[in-house]
Amino acid sequence: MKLANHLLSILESLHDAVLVIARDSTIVYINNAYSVQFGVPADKLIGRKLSKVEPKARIHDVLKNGQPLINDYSYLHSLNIHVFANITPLIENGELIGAVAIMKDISEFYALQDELERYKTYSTRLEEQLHNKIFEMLESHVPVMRQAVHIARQVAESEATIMLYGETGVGKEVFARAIHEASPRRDREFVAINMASLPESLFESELFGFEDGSFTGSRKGGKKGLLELAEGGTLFLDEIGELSLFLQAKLLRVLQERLFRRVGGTNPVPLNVRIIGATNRNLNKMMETGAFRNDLYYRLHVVPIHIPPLRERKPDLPLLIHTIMGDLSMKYGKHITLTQEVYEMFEQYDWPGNVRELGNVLERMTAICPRSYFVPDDVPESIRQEREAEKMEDTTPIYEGGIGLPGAIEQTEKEMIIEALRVSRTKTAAIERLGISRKAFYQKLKKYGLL
Ligand SMILES: Nc1ncnc2c1ncn2[C@@H]1O[C@H](COP(=O)(O)OP(=O)(O)OP(=O)(O)O)[C@@H](O)[C@H]1O
Repeated sequence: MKLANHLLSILESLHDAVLVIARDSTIVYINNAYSVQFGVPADKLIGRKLSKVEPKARIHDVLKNGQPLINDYSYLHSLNIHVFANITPLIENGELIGAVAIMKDISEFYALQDELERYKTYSTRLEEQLHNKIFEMLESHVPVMRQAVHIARQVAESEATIMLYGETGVGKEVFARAIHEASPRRDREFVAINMASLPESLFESELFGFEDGSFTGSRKGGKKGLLELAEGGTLFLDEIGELSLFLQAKLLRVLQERLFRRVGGTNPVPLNVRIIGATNRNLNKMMETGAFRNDLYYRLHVVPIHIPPLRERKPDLPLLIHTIMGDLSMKYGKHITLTQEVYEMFEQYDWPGNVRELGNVLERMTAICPRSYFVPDDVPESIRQEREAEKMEDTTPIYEGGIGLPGAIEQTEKEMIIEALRVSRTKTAAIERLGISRKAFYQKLKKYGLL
């Protein structure tokens, strides 16, 4: 078979579109695939100048500089399609006589890629909304709380160790979760460890895990510790102020070396977690008294966040009540509102147990309330008593006769002036005795009807 005789049939049988142009940009050939894929019959194109049909076609660059283009992307305006092309110069006897382009229509792929991009943007937006949701829970009208949330949002993206300070029930764990959800580690685990409830004897096996047969009764195959479970994620060390000095030293070593060993194991396991600590104790004071190690304090106290107690964020009560009642209405299938009087009782109460106490009180009230609104009788006694005690507080002025401090001052002043006048021979002497100006003296005589 003489290949040269069959060249045209070969070109016609290709599935890729082929375009050949002469050096002056005249289209000399398009194959069948070109006509079919791009919807252009050969007799409409052949003989025309490509520079007129598609002035920006990349094939012109090849004609200009004689260099081939491989897997070259371009958009064909005249056809509204995206293509990948291999474009080669045609050289005969060392002379450039034209160029050939073999093209693949990638419009469909392009449309899919477009769609994928749209979905990606959409899912990123949804993800952001989800991550913001937990921060939304921490919305506040109170500057100190807003400041705490602002810092948390700012450092969430980083790897910085965070130390959360606040009384029990203020929402330290909610903060820690919000930070984790807004961090690049959000797809990995958030592991919370309560240091107060971890017995000293179990500290190592719980945190570091253990190897098979490392101690009597240990599980077959060993067990991963919490540090390994948190791998790539966030480790929340709650109530860190409760750790004994002995365990503080153990924890410090792991944080310093960023390595640990399973109990009974020899291989070091790298620690890849972001640390968030929390306490309701004053670690500074504990450090001064030697109850908390300085080195551990400084390792944890990188970004301190102070969460205010509920009594210092009373303007947030309506928001918190709204969120909590929303959850409770789903849990109990009841939609209950607060009467103004109940709300005032809540406002006057100090909430020593903070948001946790508020949640518990509302849940107890919801569980037993037969109505669609709370009345003062639904409020627990301890909160009502505080209000009643406040109402009954004795408001009688301290000074006898009920005239209060201003009245008492005036009465003393008047008595002193009368006494000064009685013992002095002249008014000038009385003024001197009283140690006031002549003008003030006469003003006071007039005021007390002594003129
Ligand atoms: N902003 C909030 N909105 C709704 N519920 C909240 C909010 N903050 C905290 N809570 C709820 O209050 C309770 C206590 O929160 P959390 O456990 O985070 O407090 P904590 O400061 O970590 O307490 P502790 O010091 O006792 O560990 C939880 O049930 C939590 O869901």
